[in-house]
Amino acid sequence: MPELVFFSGTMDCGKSTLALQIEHNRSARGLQGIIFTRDDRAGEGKLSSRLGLVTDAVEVEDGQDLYGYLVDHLSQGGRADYVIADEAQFLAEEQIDQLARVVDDLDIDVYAFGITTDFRSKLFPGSQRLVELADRVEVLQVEALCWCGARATHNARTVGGVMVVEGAQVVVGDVDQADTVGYEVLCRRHHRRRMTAASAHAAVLSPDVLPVNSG
Ligand SMILES: Nc1ncnc2c1ncn2[C@@H]1O[C@H](COP(=O)(O)OP(=O)(O)O)[C@@H](O)[C@H]1O
Ligand SMILES: Cc1cn([C@H]2C[C@H](O)[C@@H](COP(=O)(O)O)O2)c(=O)[nH]c1=O
Repeated sequence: MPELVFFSGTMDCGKSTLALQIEHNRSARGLQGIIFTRDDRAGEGKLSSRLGLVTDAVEVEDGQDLYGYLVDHLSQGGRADYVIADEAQFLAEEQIDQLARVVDDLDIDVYAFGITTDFRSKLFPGSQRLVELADRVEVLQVEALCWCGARATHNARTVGGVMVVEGAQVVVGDVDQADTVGYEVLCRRHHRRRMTAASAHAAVLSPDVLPVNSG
C-alpha cells in the first residue's frame, strides 16, 4: 500500500542525508523517482546534505500543482516509482494535499522531509498539513544535541549571535553562522530560556548545564 511518510526533526538531524539514501537505494534497483525541493541552501533545483552529497531536484514554485506535475510527467511517458519532497516545511498546505493525492490516486509512495516548527516553535503550514495527512510521521534516529547534551527538539534563530523570537518565518540559512542570520538547535528548556551555546558560556557557572559525562 503506497504511503505518505513525513520524516521530521530539527535542523541538522540528517533529513536530507536520509532523503539521498532513499533515492540512492531505489535508483540502484532501477526505480525512478521525482525529487522535489524548495529553497535548499545549495541553490535552486538542488537537494543537498551537510555530508557533501547533492543531487538535482525539481524546484517547487509558489502555486505549483504537484499532483498535476506527476500527471503530466506520466502522461508524457515518464516514470515515477516514488516521490521525495525535501524542505517540505516550505510547501503550501495545498501542495501537501496534492502529495497525498499522488499517493491515493496514482499509487505512488511519497517521502517528505522537513522541520516541524520554526524558530518561534510554531508549526510551518506545510509541516502542520503533513502531520494531519501523513500515514506515518517518523522521527529521525540520529539525535541532534543541544549544547547541554540533551536531545535538541527546537530550532533557534540568531541574528548577530543573539537569539531572536520575532521575524519572517522563512529565512534560508544554516547552523554555525553567527555573523548574520544563523540557526542553533536547542532542547525545549534552553529554547524557552533563550539560552544558546554562546549566551550559556557567557553565564557564570550556569545551573542549566547538564552533566554530559557520567562519573
Ligand atoms: N563532518 C561530519 N562527519 C560526520 N557526520 C556529519 C558531518 N557533518 C555533518 N554530519 C552529519 O550530518 C547531519 C546533518 O545532515 P543533513 O542531512 O544536512 O541534515 P538536515 O537535512 O536534517 O538539516 C548531522 O546531524 C551529522 O550527523
Ligand atoms: C527554524 C527555521 C529554519 N528556516 C530555514 C533554514 C534552512 O534554510 C531550512 C532548514 O533546513 P535544514 O536542511 O533542515 O537544516 O529552514 C526558516 O526559514 N525558518 C525557521 O524558522
